Amino acid sequence: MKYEIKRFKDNQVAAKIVENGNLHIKIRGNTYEDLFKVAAVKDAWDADIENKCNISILTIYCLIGQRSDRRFHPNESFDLKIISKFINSMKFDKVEILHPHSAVSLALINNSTEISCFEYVKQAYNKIENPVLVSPDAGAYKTTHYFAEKLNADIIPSNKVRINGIPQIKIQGNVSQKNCLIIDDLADGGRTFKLLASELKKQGANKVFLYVTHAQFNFGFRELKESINHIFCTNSYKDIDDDFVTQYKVV
Ligand SMILES: O=P(O)(O)OC[C@H]1O[C@H](OP(=O)(O)OP(=O)(O)O)[C@H](O)[C@@H]1O
Repeated sequence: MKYEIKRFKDNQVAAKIVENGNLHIKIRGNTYEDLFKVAAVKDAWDADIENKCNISILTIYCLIGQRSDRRFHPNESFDLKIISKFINSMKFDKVEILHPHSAVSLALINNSTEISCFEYVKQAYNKIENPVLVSPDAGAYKTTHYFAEKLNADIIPSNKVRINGIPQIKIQGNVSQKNCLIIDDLADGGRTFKLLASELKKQGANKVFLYVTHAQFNFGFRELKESINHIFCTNSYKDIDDDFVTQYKVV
């Protein structure tokens, strides 16, 4: 199937189906505009009676709002719920989501399944000499443990705790002389990884690498370069042009 999207002068988007068939839309999905474009295409596709027996799939590489997987305060909006309701209103037969921040996305979005990031982690792992995997917090432990089993690699858990409001890193293992590969779902500013990488180096780690699926890095790489040797990520959030970063193309 084929579709066209046009934009009016006031920024309204409209879609037109130019060839019928199964619908498979692939988007970054990290903007509300992306989701509205999808809604326009799906509405046009649904309107055509010839598509009634066809299948519709939506692939989202970087789901907007995935971190807001709970109501943080009683007087604040639960953003992932709002976003999920909008996606559910489009009634896709299948929604695929690359490495969601938590299982809440999969619970809230109907017919959803996870696309694993394992193949990208494996590519990063194979670029480094005999690395130990490091999980940066409790949330990342389960996934990193699963990857360690699949790669037959060692895992060292770490935890982020706050003492008098100041984040402190607790590493639960010996990293002396080791190459470390920190694995997590996303980097926003990257402060979590900067702190962890400096602590790993302080405890004698040889080199420290970072893998994240969704690479925002909103404050650039200058400070991260002080303690991290190289970053591996996908381009699910944006394209990055920097020798410090290896990006696996998903979109
Ligand atoms: O780049 P940074 O600003 O350091 O942020 C990155 C961290 O933030 C996210 O977790 P989050 O704090 O949202 O996890 P939570 O679900 O435990 O609150 C993500 O999983 C990383 O661990």
